Amino acid sequence: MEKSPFVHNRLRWHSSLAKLTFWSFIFLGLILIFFFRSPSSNPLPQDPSRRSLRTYNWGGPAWEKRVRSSARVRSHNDISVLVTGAAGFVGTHVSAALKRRGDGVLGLDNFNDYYDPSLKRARQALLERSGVFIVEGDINDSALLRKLFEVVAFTHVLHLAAQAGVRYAMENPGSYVHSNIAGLVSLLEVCKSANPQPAIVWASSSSVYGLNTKVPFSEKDRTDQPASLYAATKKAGEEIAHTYNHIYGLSLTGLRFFTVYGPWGRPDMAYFFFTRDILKGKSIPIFEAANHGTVARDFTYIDDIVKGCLAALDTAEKSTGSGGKKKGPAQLRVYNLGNTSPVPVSDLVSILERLLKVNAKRDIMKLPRNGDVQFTHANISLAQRELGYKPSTDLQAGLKKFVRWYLSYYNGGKKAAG
Ligand SMILES: O=C(O)[C@H]1O[C@H](OP(=O)(O)OP(=O)(O)OC[C@H]2O[C@@H](n3ccc(=O)[nH]c3=O)[C@H](O)[C@@H]2O)[C@H](O)[C@@H](O)[C@@H]1O
Repeated sequence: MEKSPFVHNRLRWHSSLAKLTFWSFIFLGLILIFFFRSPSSNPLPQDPSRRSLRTYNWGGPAWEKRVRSSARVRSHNDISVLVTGAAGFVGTHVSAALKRRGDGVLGLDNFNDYYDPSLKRARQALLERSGVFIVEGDINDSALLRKLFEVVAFTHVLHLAAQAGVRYAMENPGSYVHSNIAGLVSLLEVCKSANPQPAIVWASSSSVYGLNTKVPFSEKDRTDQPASLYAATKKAGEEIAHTYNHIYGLSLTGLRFFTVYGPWGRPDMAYFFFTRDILKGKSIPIFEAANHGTVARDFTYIDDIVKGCLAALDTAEKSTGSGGKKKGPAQLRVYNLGNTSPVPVSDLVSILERLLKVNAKRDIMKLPRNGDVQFTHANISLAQRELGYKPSTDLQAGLKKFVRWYLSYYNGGKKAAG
């Protein structure tokens, strides 16, 4: 029997509808897959590599007034310092010390969330009470930096803003390049064009000694075998400092800090999270080198580091350039700021156990190959000679002060540490 044209058309229509529905589903599916997988559809505001995209509010007469007042010199020292990373551990302590002796101090910090930002806010509140204003902004923001130099003729910059931590570099390498290289260059560019040019003291790191085996580490030793990207960016910073000193006559002093610890410290550092986890009854990973080799650090107490920073600022000579042009050779220095007595990490844990009156659950594991070095040990004779640097706090005494602060800050362990 022959099908009527109507039946034929209806069949054709049905099959086209089925095809259309089929392809619509496929298309819709593809759109959904694209939507959920595309990074741009999910901007991940918590992703640290995107932290730089944050915008900050600055400027205006009230803001400028606060900047000026914070940077006003109140001593005969005639020093006015821009402290980058002022809400950080070392930045807070040095800013407070500078303010105490009457120097002008202005802070700058981007308050990123590498570790609990509420700790940075608490440090900010502390500085605020002593008259130090922290401008919120990133060192990569050249317009902001230029504005700050327009408002205040800083005599010095203490550059401490950085992406710290040796192990985190495997997780977020971009943040190290962003802060420790691009940020440093952005800052030096503005400093070189400032009139007058400031003298710059900045934080390098003991990690530049990398895989060196000769101890103690001296400033004369090689620094060309870094064990982490963090160390490599600090080493790059030292070379960048050389370039800006050579071309533009900027006075530059790099300070190689050795595992700084103390009250208001960084929660990503071992002594800090060991304390938190011992109190919580959680096990703590203690690294050990091959063949049960000891892992040790030249732990340096914050007050000693503060003295070293002040001495570096006080002995820094003026930059020689102006208007972006070099007028003559300028000072270029590098110093170790350590404690000169390395302590095994297992001894650090024993001290904490005694201070906290809690036994640690020790989880001994192999030293990871993600940036850690087996030991550090500073030769500080150069800093001793030229800065009068003389560390005076041993690990036992320093940890005692840290633990006292920790227990009061975290309310006897009731408030959770980040
Ligand atoms: O001196 C420096 O230049 C560096 O000091 C520290 O780096 P690090 O010495 O590795 O400090 P921690 O991460 O606190 O580690 C201290 C010691 O504990 C050990 N550790 C760390 C973490 C862990 O889970 N277990 C453990 O045994 C490490 O191997 C190291 O020997 C800082 O984190 C860096 O920002 C700084 O630049």
